[in-house]
Amino acid sequence: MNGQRKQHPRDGQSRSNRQRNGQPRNNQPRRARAHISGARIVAYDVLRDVMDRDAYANLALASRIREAKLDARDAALATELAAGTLRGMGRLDRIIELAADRSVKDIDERTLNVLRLGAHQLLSMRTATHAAVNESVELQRRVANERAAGFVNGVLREISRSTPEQWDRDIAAKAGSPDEALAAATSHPSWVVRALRDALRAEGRDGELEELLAADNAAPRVNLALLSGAGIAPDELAAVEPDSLNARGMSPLGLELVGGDPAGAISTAEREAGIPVGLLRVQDQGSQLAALSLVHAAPVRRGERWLDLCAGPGGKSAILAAEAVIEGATLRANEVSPHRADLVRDSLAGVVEIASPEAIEVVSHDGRTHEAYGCGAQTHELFDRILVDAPCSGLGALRRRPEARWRKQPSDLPELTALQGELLDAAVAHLAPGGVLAYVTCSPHLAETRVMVDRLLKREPGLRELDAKSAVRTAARNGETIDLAGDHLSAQLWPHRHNTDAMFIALLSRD
Ligand SMILES: C[S@@+](CC[C@H](N)C(=O)[O-])C[C@H]1O[C@@H](n2cnc3c(N)ncnc32)[C@H](O)[C@@H]1O
Repeated sequence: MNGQRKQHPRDGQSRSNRQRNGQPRNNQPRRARAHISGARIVAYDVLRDVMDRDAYANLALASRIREAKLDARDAALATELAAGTLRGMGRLDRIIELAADRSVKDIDERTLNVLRLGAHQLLSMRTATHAAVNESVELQRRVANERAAGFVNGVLREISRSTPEQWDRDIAAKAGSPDEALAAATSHPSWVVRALRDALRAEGRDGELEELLAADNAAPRVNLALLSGAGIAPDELAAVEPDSLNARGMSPLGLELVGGDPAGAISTAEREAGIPVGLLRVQDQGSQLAALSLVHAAPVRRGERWLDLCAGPGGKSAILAAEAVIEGATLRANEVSPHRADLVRDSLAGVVEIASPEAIEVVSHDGRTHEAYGCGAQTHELFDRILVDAPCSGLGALRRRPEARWRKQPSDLPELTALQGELLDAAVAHLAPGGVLAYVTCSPHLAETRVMVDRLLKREPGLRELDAKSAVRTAARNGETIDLAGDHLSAQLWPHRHNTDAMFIALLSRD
C-alpha cells in the first residue's frame, strides 16, 4: 500500500482541529450554511431510498428529480451521481476502507453514503477536489451526523491524494484471490464474477470476462422499439427525427435515442410522424429479439394461438401482440401479479386499438395452474407458441439497474430455478403438437439457462430443441453479422458483444 497513506485521516490533527472540523463547540457560533447543489441532495436521497426502502434506483431518481424540480443539467448530474455510486459501490467501499483505515461496517450508514458519493466524484467523475470534498462535508452536516464532518473531510482528502489507478492497485493488493481482485476492481460481487465467467466459458469465450464486467458498468443508451403496424419503418422514423433517434442495433424494430429524453422523443414522433400512441416504446433490443425469435422460429399459420405466460410488465407481449395482429394469430398474456397484469393491459393498449377485440386478452393467474391456460374442468387448452420469459436473477441487466448486483444472493437461485422448472413443465403440457416454446431469461447464469433447458429435454423426450441462433439471425437486422458463440442451439446475447442485455433464448418444439 502507498506509504504516504499510512497516516489515519484523523492522525496528526490536534483535538482542537478535530473539533473545528467536525464538532463545533457549544460556545462557538454556528457557521453560515455553505452551498450544496440540489443534485447532490437528490443523489443522497436516492441512495437512502434504495438502501432503506428497497426502492428501484431508476424510479426513485425520477420521483426525487421531479420533487426537487431539477433542471435537465442537474437531473443528469444527480443521475450520474446516484447511479454511478450504486454501480461502483463495491470498489468505492474497498477504497474507503483503505483511506479510513477501518471497515465500512464500522461507519454509520448515512456517513458511508456521503463518503461513497464523494469518492465516486473524486475517482470516477474527476470532480475538482475542493468541490467534491467541500460539498460532501456540507452534505454530511445537513443529512448525517454533523460531528463526523471532519472524518468525511479527512477520508475524502486522503482519497484525493492518490490517482484512481493507484487506488485500484491498492485494493487489488489487498484482495484475497484474483477473483476477489477482479470483483473489487469492477465492483461486482465475487459470485457474480464467477457465474459470468462460467457462462462465457460455456461458449469458449471466457477471455471476454473483463470486457463484459466493464460493459455492466457503462450506462446504456436508451433503446426503443417501433412496433409492427406503426405505419412507418424505424429508418424512416429516424430520418424524420434525426436529432433524437437513430435506427441502429440488432432488432429490426429497434431505434437508439441519440438526443433528448425518451418521453419527449416518443411524443414528438407520435405527433410529427403520426405514430399511434403506444407503438413506439422504450425497450432493450435484446428483449425485442427474444420475442421476435419466437415468431421467426417457424412459419406462422393464420389462426395460431399464442401465449405469453409471464407477461408483466408487458414489453415482449406488446411485440408479440403487434406481430399476432399482422400474422392473424391471437395472444393470451398471463401474469401472476394483478398489479403487473394491469401494466400489461396498459402496455398492450396501443396494439388493442388496431386489433380485433377478441385477438388479445390479458389474464392474471399462476402460470403453473390450469387457469393460466384458460382450461376448464373438462377442457385442456393448447397453444401453438408459448413464451416463458421466466422470473430470474436478472444478472443480464446489471448495466440497466445500478443496484441490482447487490440485491441478489446465490441463495436466491434454488427457489428461482425451481419456479422456472415448474413454469416450463406447465407450459410444455399446454404446447400443441408442432408448437414452439421460447424459454427466455435476462440472466446468463448457467443454472437458469442451459442447465434448465438440458434438464427439461431429459424430462420431456417428446421435445426437440430448435436452432435459436438461426431464429435470432433470421429475426435480426443484418443477422448474418451477429456473433453468437458456443456449440449449443440456444442463443446468448451479451452487453459487451451485442450492446443488449444478456438475454438467453432457447427454442423447443413438440414433435
Ligand atoms: C422477467 S419478467 C417478464 C418480463 C416481460 N416478459 C416483459 O418483457 O415485459 C417475469 C414475470 O414473471 C412473473 N411471474 C413470477 N412468477 C410467476 C408465475 N408463477 N406465473 C406467472 N408469472 C409469474 C413476474 O411477476 C414477472 O412479471
